[in-house]
Amino acid sequence: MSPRVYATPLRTRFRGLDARDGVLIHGPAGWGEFSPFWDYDAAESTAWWRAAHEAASLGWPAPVRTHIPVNVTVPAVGPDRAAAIVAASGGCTTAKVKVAEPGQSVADEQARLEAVRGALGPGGRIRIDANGAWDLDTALDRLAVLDRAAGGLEYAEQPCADVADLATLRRRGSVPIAADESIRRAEDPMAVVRAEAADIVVLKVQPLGGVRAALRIAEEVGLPVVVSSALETSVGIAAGLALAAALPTLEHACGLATVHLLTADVVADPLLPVDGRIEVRRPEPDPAALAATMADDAVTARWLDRLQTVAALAGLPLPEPAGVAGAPGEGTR
Ligand SMILES: O=C(O)CCC(=O)C1=CC=C[C@@H](O)[C@@H]1C(=O)O
Ligand SMILES: [Mg+2]
Repeated sequence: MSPRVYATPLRTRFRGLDARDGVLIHGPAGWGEFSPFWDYDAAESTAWWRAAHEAASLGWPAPVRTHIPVNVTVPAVGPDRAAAIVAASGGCTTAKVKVAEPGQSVADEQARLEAVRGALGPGGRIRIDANGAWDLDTALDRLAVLDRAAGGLEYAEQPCADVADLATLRRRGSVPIAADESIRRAEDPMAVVRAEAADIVVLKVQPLGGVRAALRIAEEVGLPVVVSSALETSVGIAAGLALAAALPTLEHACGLATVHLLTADVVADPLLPVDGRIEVRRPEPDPAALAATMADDAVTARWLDRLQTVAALAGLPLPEPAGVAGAPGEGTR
């Protein structure tokens, strides 16, 4: 089956994006998603391709759990909308709230966090994600203010870009620190561990090169893991669930409930939470949903060209189609 290029608007602007697009590939082990953000160059996108290739050609290690607790992801929206997103989350008792959005004030962030606390109730957990936007002094100041507004933060994800700043913040502040970009965009993810810069690591399957590669990193870093999405369709989310399901221990809710952020999905039965958990399964793309999310010719051409470039750079061609009669090696996989 040839690659399928999808494009779908987002419900709310997220990560500076109003729409999400990518390619779905099919191979002997099933469907895989290749959807590096457009600000990733070809070299950085090779890891994303290895993840799609693994999904389509090999599949994933055996799960050790059947359901994954997840957080609701709250974009940088106003308080009323934030509360409504939590209320419609599918029973999530943990919320991840985006902060440090360009153009917004601390007051906007406080109002959003207060609204999320109101919607979750006192027993819920709130984490924030600043995507490395703050310098050390700003982070020290903001974490204290936002910790109060949230009625206690579970952790702050990537408050500063710099690993040394994360380490200082961790020593001087009272909010636990999670590393995301310092793992997924770093040459050496172990730098975070050596610097004692994080309490938790956020692992995303595509940027880390697949479920097996992410499991190796989890083992190497030896810190509690939060598996998070790269804003994929249910095809990509299934890989995140497979990682979360294969980890020996899972102490925190994962950031995999992001199909809610898309206006449409490529499967008929999307991977969304029920009672705050997503079932570990691997839905197949649905012909009607694929047709409804089909990208236009220009976007399709752009993705097929990107796929070719990145696959060549990775030295990993498209997997052989599944079940081609008489294909070499068939029946031995
Ligand atoms: O972790 C979540 O709740 C959802 C995923 C998420 O926040 C992200 C997905 C993709 C790109 C990122 O900007 C963002 C993140 O930084 O974690
Ligand atoms: Mg993050």
